[in-house]
Amino acid sequence: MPTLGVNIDHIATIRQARRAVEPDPVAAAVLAELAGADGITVHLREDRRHIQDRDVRLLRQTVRTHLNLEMAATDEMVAIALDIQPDYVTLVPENRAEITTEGGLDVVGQRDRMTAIVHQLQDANIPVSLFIDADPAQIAASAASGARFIELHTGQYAEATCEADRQNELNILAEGCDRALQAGLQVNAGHGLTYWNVSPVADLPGMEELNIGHTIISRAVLVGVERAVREMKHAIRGER
Ligand SMILES: CC(=O)[C@@H](O)[C@H](O)COP(=O)(O)O
Ligand SMILES: NCC(=O)COP(=O)(O)O
Repeated sequence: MPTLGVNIDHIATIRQARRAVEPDPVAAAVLAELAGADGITVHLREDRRHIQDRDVRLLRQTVRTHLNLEMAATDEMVAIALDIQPDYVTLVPENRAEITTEGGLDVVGQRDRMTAIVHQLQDANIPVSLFIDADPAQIAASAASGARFIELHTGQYAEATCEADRQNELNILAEGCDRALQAGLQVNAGHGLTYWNVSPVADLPGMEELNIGHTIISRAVLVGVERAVREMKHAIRGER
């Protein structure tokens, strides 16, 4: 069974909506680990829309499992990673206008740059994962770059609107997973996975880790509402 990396970006999204101090993703990481998370994932976006530099620095000191830093392949981000030393880095594509990550990296089209960044990070003992679509050419280019891992982008699978499309996307992921393993890569997957669609991806032979965020934080918000309201009633009565 794959391990679970919990993406806590979405906690920071709530905090940044008010530029407030709560909810703190560092506290969320502690709770996620206590509940059995095998790793903590954060995406330090160039526009800092959710996770902040301060979060990554504190998480480096507090995370007891492993810290996966998702980031764009830019000089600024590479310098931050070299300074903070996460347990591994996942290079992801970024587009300022997007609501969330829209596709995988074009490793084929940026072969030299990707290879240089992979070597720079891995020479500093930071293993690199490349977030890509399950495309044979991207998998081959990822293996050639020397990256230790890939993360298969599961967005198209998650967004499939009928069973036939979902099965087709799952087959693509299965073939990609198999091909990557044969090329010597370790295989993670993530994006858009939910409580309802995760199981077939988790069952793919050789899958190492699933990075999941939005559905977990969405559920956490709902299952926590009753308790939070009860606690506020106590607070109003001066009982806490
Ligand atoms: C690369 C990836 O799939 C995650 O980073 C996910 O996109 C969560 O971050 P955003 O919500 O900022 O897209
Ligand atoms: N890399 C995928 C990730 O970290 C979580 O994506 P999501 O579950 O928030 O869509």
